[in-house]
Amino acid sequence: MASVLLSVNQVSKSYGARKAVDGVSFQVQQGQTVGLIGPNGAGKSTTVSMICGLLRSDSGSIVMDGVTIGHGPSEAKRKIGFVPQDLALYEDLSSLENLKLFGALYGLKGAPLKQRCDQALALVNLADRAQDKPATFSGGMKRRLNIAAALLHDPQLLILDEPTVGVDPQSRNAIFDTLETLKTQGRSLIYTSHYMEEVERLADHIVIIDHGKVLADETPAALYRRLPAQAALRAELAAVPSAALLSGVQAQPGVTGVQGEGNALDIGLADAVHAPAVLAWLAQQGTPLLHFATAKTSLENIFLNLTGRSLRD
Ligand SMILES: Nc1ncnc2c1ncn2[C@@H]1O[C@H](COP(=O)(O)OP(=O)(O)OP(=O)(O)O)[C@@H](O)[C@H]1O
Repeated sequence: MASVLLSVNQVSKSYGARKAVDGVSFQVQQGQTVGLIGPNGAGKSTTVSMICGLLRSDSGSIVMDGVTIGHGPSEAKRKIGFVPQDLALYEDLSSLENLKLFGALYGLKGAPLKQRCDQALALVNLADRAQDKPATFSGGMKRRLNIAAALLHDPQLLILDEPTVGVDPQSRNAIFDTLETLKTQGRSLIYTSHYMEEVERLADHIVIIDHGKVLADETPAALYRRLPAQAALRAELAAVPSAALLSGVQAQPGVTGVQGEGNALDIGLADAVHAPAVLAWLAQQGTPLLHFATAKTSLENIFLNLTGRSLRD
């Protein structure tokens, strides 16, 4: 049984009259990756800033490895590494010099500092760029260097605030590879994002936050079970489906929803087992079926399901 590493208890924070975080609670177990997901302005950055001790909460408590996070430096804060949304790098210093500077802030020096820097650069796949300046790097490489900087003091918990913003797809994969390596090493992670597929790829547990409140705090599998459709079917027809055909599909056993898009139908199914009967019925309706594909339903829909709004505008 894993033990609790971080406990966020009924934490709130207002900026003037605006309540940015409103009674948020969740936990991170040792070795667990928690995905904190919500739309822009949901309160994710404010929450993680309070966990790192960069912002003071108005109420509630945050306990890291048995110690309450407060103001000023503490052992509890030293166990956390933070990769902020805004990059914090000196563009005119080399990668290695940047890391040495960050390491020195944590009291590292001499051979241990050099060793940690080398390890961190290798982990983020920038060992061959140690002497190069971030000014010459892509957005993704800068982000990876920032991740390396947050790991120098060997934190138990690494918190990343939207680490793929402004990053090209190839670098995004490199970031995920790094995070997966950290996960297999047993490190705990909190990862904020407004992309469900990113959170799903890494997270053991997903915390959905909206208007400063936790809407769901579950495993991805449990969240899937809350979706009315567990499977999806896309059928392409020879012509645009009529309204009568759409309502006919909707009436078939196991169909949870249907949407037309040009000649295609997107059909939600309560279970994949209903797919053959729905296809057989469709094939008999007089409009030739040109192509079909089955898909697992996406967790992307869970936010819509919980709030009636989509995760991104
Ligand atoms: N320094 C600040 N002063 C005033 N209001 C703020 C400040 N920082 C955040 N807010 C407000 O608090 C709310 C939560 O913001 P927060 O940045 O925590 O959300 P987020 O989920 O991280 O969103 P994003 O993905 O856009 O960063 C928003 O309404 C935001 O406008």
